[in-house]
Amino acid sequence: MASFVRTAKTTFLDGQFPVLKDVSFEITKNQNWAVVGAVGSGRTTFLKCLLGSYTPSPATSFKYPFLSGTDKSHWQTIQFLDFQTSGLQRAAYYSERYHSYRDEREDTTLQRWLSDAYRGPEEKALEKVRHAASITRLESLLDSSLINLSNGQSRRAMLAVKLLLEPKMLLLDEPYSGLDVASRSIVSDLLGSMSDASSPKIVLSLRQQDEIPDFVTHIVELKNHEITYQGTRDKYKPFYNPIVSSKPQLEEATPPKIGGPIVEMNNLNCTYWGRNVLQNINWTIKEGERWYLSGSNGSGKTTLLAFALGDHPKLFATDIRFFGKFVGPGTGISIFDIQENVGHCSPEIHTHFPKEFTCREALLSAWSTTFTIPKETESRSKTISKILDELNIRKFENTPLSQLPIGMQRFILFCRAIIKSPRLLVLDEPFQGVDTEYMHLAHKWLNKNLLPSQAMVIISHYEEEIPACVNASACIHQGKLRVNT
Ligand SMILES: Nc1ncnc2c1ncn2[C@@H]1O[C@H](COP(=O)(O)OP(=O)(O)OP(=O)(O)O)[C@@H](O)[C@H]1O
Repeated sequence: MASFVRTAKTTFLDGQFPVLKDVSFEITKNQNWAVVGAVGSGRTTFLKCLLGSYTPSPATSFKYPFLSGTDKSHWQTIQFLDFQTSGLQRAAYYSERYHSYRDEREDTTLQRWLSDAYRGPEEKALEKVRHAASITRLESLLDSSLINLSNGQSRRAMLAVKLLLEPKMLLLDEPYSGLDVASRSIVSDLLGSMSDASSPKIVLSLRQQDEIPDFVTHIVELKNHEITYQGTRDKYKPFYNPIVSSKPQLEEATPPKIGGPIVEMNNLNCTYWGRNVLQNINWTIKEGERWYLSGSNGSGKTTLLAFALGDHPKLFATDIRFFGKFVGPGTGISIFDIQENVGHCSPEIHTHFPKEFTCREALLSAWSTTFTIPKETESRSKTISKILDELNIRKFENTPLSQLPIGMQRFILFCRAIIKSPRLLVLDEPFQGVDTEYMHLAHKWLNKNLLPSQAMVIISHYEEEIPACVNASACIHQGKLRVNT
């Protein structure tokens, strides 16, 4: 078979503006390519050049040889998936997914969503949908409502939809972020076998710290929208300094002071449609404790944190105390009081956050309990200024989030979570898509600046994303919480 894509000294233009210059590149049948680089290096742009989203100059320098002699266009045969804007039905507001009742007319199950995406002969639809769900390990969730899927399950669902479209080439932007270790290896094996058989040919983008999957044979490395390496994997030497990529240690850390309980859960249960997602959970988060909460995709981490944040609709039927008080009128604590004292970031918040906010407005919105921009007082302004400098985001101060790479948007939402020094800081996969340099800046900041009494819970599927200041850990498995002491 002829090669998939060939460019010869091509400049790709977005209108008049060159997004990548002088690219000579080819993907042949027996090659599996990964595009590697930091956030903002041009990885997504590179994939979009292959997709045909930009104008090649000279026009004749860019070809899809695999299409010659067919009546298909590249739009019909190449799919791009960035796991962000791919049309997965989301909740109207971010805690809506925790409700167990939903209007059936409004609701879409995974099965219905996959069937709607399928374009082939109707009599084959069921078989194809089941196959796509099975290879992405979603069979048992076919009857689930889309908005109830966990973050990792949603990402696999988006992949299933693209596979149903049976593309010849599939461009995947960071396919492994948010997946647990087992899913990463399953998805990697799946992508490898499909790419080897050119069914479809896979090109994926990876952050510089991501492990390069075994099936990848060739690498393009980008820095500031320029190619810094292109060739076989065995000759590739990453440009970044390995010393920079080791995790910051607790050098200047202020030691935590373990104090009274912030959240106390007693015998907490959560059942959806007869399935016990959380069972008899007893967990106390005390002042000064910094927890690492682990568990595979769909194990219930985000659901458990929804309780800890006072966000879960079953809160009132649960034995849970915040700062020593039950939620309720009179001597109880209000949801507003809880929210005033927590800082939170998560992939769900990122999905719902208004991307038209500038970085400064996003930080200021930390002083509002909704996604709105409150008044800027002198002291808020001072705190914002400090964070902009300490976390090296001053240069993005007046840039709307929509104009920043996804990883940088996530990083800014991390900064929004920490900015008020909340009594409880909940970081649910804060570094998904964030590159090493910024993640380490965040680690250093947490190690050094968390107040001794501040409590923190962090979730991640990557060990290297857990800062050194963590001093406690717990794991959810089959609905039970195992606390490691
Ligand atoms: N409202 C709901 N109705 C039915 N099932 C639900 C609902 N909310 C969550 N679930 C299911 O509960 C399980 C736990 O979801 P949760 O988001 O807490 O997992 P997680 O551990 O955070 O996963 P991930 O690592 O993928 O983010 C999942 O299987 C999810 O599909």
